[in-house]
Amino acid sequence: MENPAQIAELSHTLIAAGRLFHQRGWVPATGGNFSARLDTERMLITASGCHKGELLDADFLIADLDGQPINSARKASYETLLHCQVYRHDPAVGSVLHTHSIANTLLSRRFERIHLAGYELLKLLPGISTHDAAVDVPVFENDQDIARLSAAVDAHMKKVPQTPAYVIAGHGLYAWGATVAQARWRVEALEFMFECELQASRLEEPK
Ligand SMILES: CSCCC(=O)C(=O)COP(=O)(O)O
Ligand SMILES: [Zn+2]
Repeated sequence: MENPAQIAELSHTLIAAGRLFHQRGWVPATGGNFSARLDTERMLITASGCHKGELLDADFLIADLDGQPINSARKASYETLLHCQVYRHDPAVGSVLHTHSIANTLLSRRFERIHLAGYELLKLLPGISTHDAAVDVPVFENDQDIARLSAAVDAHMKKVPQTPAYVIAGHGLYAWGATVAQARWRVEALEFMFECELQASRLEEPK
């Protein structure tokens, strides 16, 4: 059963996240996609091809967790199955956000995993309560076959259930949280730490 107040609130928080991410340069052009869980079987997700800094209420549709739109003529995000995978993996996830930043794009072209250690902002990630911690954010090879890519992500997350986020090489970050706000904070924390890693690697380059 649809709850118009719930849908309006979730779409407004996702619209605000999109504006912020676009101001930061993390969702250029039509890159990125956002979703929020509605219940155990459905999510609200951005339609494919929208500018994520200029989202309107009409740019969202409801889809089931197989990625099938419900009562909508609009096409859901091309990457909908990646959102479905996270919601199916963890019933506590309430929102999934995907960004295309310079830092996540460049780091993921260079490394098979992005090692983050000693950052205060690690405390935004699940299960971490001190800066004296380390996390490897896995990097998956990009694939235009999203069903195959989501199966690869799922196989990894079954082996490493505490995976806090992941990056697709040369493409972008997927992060999530219990609420849209928590997913947004995690994107902000991860993008900050990625930017630090990128700038540090430039400092280390021989002149
Ligand atoms: C033009 S960006 C390429 C597609 C992509 O990576 C993305 O995040 C946006 O796809 P969507 O279908 O969700 O608009
Ligand atoms: Zn993308």
